[in-house]
Amino acid sequence: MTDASAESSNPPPPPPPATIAFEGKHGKNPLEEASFTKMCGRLPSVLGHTARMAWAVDRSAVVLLLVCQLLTGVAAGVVLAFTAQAMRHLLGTGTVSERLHGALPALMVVTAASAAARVTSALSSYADGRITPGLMSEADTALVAAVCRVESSAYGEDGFADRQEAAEVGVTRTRMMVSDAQRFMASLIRMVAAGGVITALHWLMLPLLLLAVLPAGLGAVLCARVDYETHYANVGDRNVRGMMRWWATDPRHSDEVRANGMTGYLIYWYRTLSRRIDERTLTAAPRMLRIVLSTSAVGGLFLLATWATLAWLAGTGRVALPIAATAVVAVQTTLGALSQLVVYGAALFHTSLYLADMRSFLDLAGKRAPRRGEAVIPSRVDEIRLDEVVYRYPGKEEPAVAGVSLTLRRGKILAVVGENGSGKSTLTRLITGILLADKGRVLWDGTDLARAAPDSVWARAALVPQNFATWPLRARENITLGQPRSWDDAPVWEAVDAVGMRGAIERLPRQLDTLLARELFGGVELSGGQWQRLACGRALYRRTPLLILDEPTSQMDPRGEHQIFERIKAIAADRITIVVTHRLENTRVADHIVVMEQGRITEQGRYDDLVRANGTFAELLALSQDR
Ligand SMILES: Nc1ncnc2c1ncn2[C@@H]1O[C@H](COP(=O)(O)OP(=O)(O)OP(=O)(O)O)[C@@H](O)[C@H]1O
Repeated sequence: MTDASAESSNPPPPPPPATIAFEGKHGKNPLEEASFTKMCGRLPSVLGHTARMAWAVDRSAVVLLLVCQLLTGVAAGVVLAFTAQAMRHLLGTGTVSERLHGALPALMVVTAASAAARVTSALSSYADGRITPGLMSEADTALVAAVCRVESSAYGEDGFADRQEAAEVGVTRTRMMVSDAQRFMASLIRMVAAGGVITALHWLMLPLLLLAVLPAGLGAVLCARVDYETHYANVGDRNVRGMMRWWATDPRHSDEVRANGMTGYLIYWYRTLSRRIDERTLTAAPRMLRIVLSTSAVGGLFLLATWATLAWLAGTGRVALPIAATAVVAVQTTLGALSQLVVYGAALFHTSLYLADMRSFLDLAGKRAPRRGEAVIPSRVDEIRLDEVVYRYPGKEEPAVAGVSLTLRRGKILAVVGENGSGKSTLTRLITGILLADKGRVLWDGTDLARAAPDSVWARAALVPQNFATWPLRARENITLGQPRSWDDAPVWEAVDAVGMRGAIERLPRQLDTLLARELFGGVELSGGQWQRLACGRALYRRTPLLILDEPTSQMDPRGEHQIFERIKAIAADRITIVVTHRLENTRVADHIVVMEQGRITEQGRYDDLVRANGTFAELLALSQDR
């Protein structure tokens, strides 16, 4: 190792972030195969889905919304029809006061209908405001629940994390879904009402108006397509950026970031990745501009043709002047409604692209939810047997566990040792049924875990994983994990005592009620070893027939470690206990020790037998003592 000062005076620049592409079978942009008509054909299903979700969230608000939409349309029709009537009087014969007098009733109806339209539009916004928050929370919760419930192996599958990221965007887009759908419906109803009136004036007007706005609609849909393509290309990078943001800003990593001088690199890394994402977005901007300009030009030509036709109809006496005047109003109204129709139609289409990602991820998560069987594990478990168990992680060449047979008995402590990556943690995941064996079987008193209901298995297991969580919950819930065993705190204190944490908890500002999260207001932080003691405390609190501790004391002082192992011995008679450890001295507590190498058990026996055997165990023990 060389001293830093001896390194090159002109060190290389920091490497840019690796290029991350949304790869695998899900890396293919779904739009590449979708035709324009197919894409438009999605709209009814998106509207239907929106309506169903909204209905489940707040029925009365949905009814209010629908009634308001209908009234808005009726009001638009009434305004136009009575405007035509008023025009007939105003542009007819007689004195000014006679003409005004004749038009007055129609004008009053127009005013009342306009006022009603305003009220219904305000009520629509109110209904939208009532539906949208619930809808977003529903979608968000559905996503979180789906991810929590999938088989653990799904996390490592091709594209799972990226599809989850795409689905997250779908959740945020649900915010726009109701208002887009509502505006689309409102403009559709207004368009039908105004279109009816304008067609009554002259049949040619409506097709011309349609031609005037359709190019804009086409442009909006094409822009939505480009926007979605950019989003799709950015999914992988955005996913990594989001993770990195968490790692860089989480207070738990702040010591490492600062003391190792990583701040500059992290910011450079974050900025480079953000720029890469921005670049893709900017590359799309000229394409969007071209689309908007060309479609606007075509639409403008058709609009010109509409006005010219109206002038020609009035000029040649084909329509009377009062009708032509009404037509001007009707053209404006229909044009407004049609423009909104295409704008919100395109917006809905745009939203539907993201929602489709959300739905397809929820479908995927549904398919990857455990479907194992209904067998239930009883509260007493006497034996767990592994028969030639093999497991390979998705995407890996070699199995992490490559044919392990083992019998664990109630009242006995098993220690699992072996070098890093030898498959110890994977073995514990297979024993608890977090992972299901690719080959072979794990039997709990004869029940194959592949046929057992997972919740019934996990109700019988307590696990202290190597990377345990430091939950931002109160101290009490960090022990009970939200599953209290009694109405008082006695069992909680018992678990706290078992791991020697009473003094530390009593010194907290609100004892068991203290929030253990430094980053939250009123929260406090524990030391690494104290957190690990709590993690052990919650496993002991569960009092389950299977207790697994994966490196349970790696951060503890000798007193804490001694206390934990004394406790493990004291309660071992009622359960099957597994301890995974690199501190080989700790395996003295075990009735049986297995040594793993490359996914296989290569040695097994009691501590003294293994020391005498002069194999891997003895070698590792000698290394741990050689200082
Ligand atoms: N979630 C995962 N996805 C893919 N591969 C994994 C995963 N977890 C572990 N592996 C791989 O499986 C093998 C066994 O890992 P495992 O964590 O079981 O080893 P271990 O013996 O517990 O190691 P350690 O002593 O470092 O905790 C390793 O090659 C590892 O890279």
